Amino acid sequence: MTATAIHTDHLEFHVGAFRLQDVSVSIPEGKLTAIIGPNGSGKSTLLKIMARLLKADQGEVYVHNRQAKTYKSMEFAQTVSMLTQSKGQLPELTVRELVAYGRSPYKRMFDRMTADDVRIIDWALNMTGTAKAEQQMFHTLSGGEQQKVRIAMALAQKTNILLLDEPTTYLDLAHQLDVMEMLQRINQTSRLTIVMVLHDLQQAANYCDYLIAMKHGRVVGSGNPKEIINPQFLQDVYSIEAKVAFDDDYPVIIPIRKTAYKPEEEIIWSL
Ligand SMILES: Nc1ncnc2c1ncn2[C@@H]1O[C@H](COP(=O)(O)OP(=O)(O)OP(=O)(O)O)[C@@H](O)[C@H]1O
Repeated sequence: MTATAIHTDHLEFHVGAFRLQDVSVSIPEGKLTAIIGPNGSGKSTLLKIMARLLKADQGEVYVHNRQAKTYKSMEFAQTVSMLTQSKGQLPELTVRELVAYGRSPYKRMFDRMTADDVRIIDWALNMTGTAKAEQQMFHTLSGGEQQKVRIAMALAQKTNILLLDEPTTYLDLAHQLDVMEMLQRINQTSRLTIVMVLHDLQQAANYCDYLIAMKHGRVVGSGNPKEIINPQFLQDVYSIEAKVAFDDDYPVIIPIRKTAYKPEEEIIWSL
């Protein structure tokens, strides 16, 4: 049986009119997991609760079988790193300086970089293919390059668990695949547990070992892509009619049409 990196036990959380309800999930250790589901289904909320950025109203999060809330802040930051959506501005620094920020959980104020820190920063730059740009200012990079640097910064934190909220959003298709392949490589070479919120179900099916599907704040399915993705699943979770074929070892999804058709949507769009 696969060991569990994170598990949640009957989480409940509410914000505004939204409720996360009875969410119990297990994240397999050393695997790539995607949280999938329609807009507003609670994917980012669940990820943030796992990262302790939000506190559940009820239920528990366990990291390596220990209650997440019992970790001291520095200890937690040495165990779980989280890359939020790339909306905020980062300070004007070089790529290397920014990646070095990832070492903060191991430093007290005014501590100098050790040889070990430098080795880990080099490793993070190399793993993400960003070493060649290490002296370039971060804000001068393209969106795809910036995303790789942000991932390098999270890697430099040297945690066992990496959480990513929509790591491929705003990237063109080639850069999306580049980031997914990079994450797969990192997962395979470092046995890092990676959990990400993904919108692209096909990418989730191609690259991830385990999927957690959410709808209306509840978990409505989990398992490996081959086990859970089928036309009925796509109908239930996304309200679409789709065909599912199999290529090698993963399902290929061919969307046909949205089934929960609402005539008023057409009126709005034709105005
Ligand atoms: N601060 C807030 N105040 C009110 N409602 C909120 C707040 N934060 C989140 N919500 C609501 O909670 C619901 C779940 O949000 P969440 O971001 O977890 O969904 P998601 O599945 O990640 O969505 P998306 O795929 O669109 O990013 C949404 O309906 C959102 O509007």
